[in-house]
Amino acid sequence: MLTRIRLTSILQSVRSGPGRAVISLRSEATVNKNAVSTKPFENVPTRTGIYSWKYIGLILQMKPFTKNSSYGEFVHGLHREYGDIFKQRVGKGWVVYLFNPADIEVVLREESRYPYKSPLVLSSIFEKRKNIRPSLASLNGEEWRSRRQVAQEKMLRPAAVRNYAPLINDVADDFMVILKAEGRMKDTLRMMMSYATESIGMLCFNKRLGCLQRSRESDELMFHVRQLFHQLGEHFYHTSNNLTCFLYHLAKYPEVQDKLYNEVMTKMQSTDGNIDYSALNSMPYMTACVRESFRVIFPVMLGPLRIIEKPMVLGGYNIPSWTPIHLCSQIACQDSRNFDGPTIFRPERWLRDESGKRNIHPFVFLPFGFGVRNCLGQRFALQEMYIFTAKLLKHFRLKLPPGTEEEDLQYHYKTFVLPSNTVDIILEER
Ligand code: HEM
Repeated sequence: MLTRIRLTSILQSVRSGPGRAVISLRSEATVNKNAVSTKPFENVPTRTGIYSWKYIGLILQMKPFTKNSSYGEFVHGLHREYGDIFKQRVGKGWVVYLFNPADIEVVLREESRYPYKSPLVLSSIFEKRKNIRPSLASLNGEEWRSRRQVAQEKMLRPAAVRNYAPLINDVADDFMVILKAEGRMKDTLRMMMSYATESIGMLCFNKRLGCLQRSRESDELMFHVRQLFHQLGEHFYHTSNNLTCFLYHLAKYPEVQDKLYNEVMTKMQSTDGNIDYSALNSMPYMTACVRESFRVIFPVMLGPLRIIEKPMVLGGYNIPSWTPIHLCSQIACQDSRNFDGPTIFRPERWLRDESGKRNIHPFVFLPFGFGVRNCLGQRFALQEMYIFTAKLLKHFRLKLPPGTEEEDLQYHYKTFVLPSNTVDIILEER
């Protein structure tokens, strides 16, 4: 299903791309000075035979024809087979997949002022079906730029985000009272969604919606808020998914949790028990823990998607303009060439050494994308995560239910990550 949807949307983007997008194209002759020493596009590795057939080449590599049950799994398989660059027929054209951070950097550094990308697939299908105004993530060209400018003013300025911190602190405080009574987060994701909904209520109406307590009414309310705020509401819920995975990691690794608890308590002494965006800048271990959680369970499937507006040399091959490129940060984050012992949860790898350096390629880890098309809500998302986590650790020690400590969290992607099972976390009062 996901494969079919993606295929359609990529096709649409490619078709409507060059002719209609309002972008500045540099002359193709001025780019690619190394073209002579590079290999032609035809030589980019790919599966041949029926797998390279137009329209059905990709479908034939998915269930029920193969064991691949998701698009992500399929891309992982090809990466193991071909390495850091390969192409796949998707619909009529080709999509190129990149894994080497140096190549990813080339694509992103060359972005124009109006980076062209495939719309977020599920959202655009939903928008078309319901005949509603497309969300920012689904737009391109001038329409995208004018809408983005207005929203960016309000959402990416640290001062704007900081204004909301007291409201979110209040919501988190009330949640702590409920959690004290319950002693457990039996369905952590559901609880984090009610925290997100309540936070949206405060951000949008400066009003409490009453979603923290579980009831049929609050479930219904959450449903309606999601419908109402389709444009941003869905994004708010991504924060709940990631926060659930993060809390799971803290419960699973008690030594990390203790270290973070110490940092939180030290910080809270100087902030009256509240956390705001500027306080976060002086919580390096919190930042490191969230990054590590995102690295291990990457928030989005594969990573950003761009359509290059001019020819480029990538991985030693000439790639023509208007080729869709998937920048596979998710898989690069699991690669031992980029991260030592990639399966180990070790937030310390994100801390800077005494000289202020960190030995991580700046284009390997892109959970919020990059550049002028990066995630508009990243500051809100992080603020929401940090505030909740800090308050939770202040009051509770997080534990996994006995007998499940060795298990790994199962998750899957619907473009964004989702835990596959209910996440149960025991809260031991401090
Ligand atoms: C942890 C939670 C979140 C993650 C991991 C996340 C991740 C992303 C990613 C990877 C992109 C694509 C960026 C690119 O292509 O360079 C994106 C775009 C976007 N995100 Fe988020 N996001 C999160 C939360 C939010 C929230 C809370 C909001 C809104 C309040 C939001 C609003 C948006 C919008 C509007 C775009 C489209 C931007 C554009 O196309 O110009 N996101 N997000």
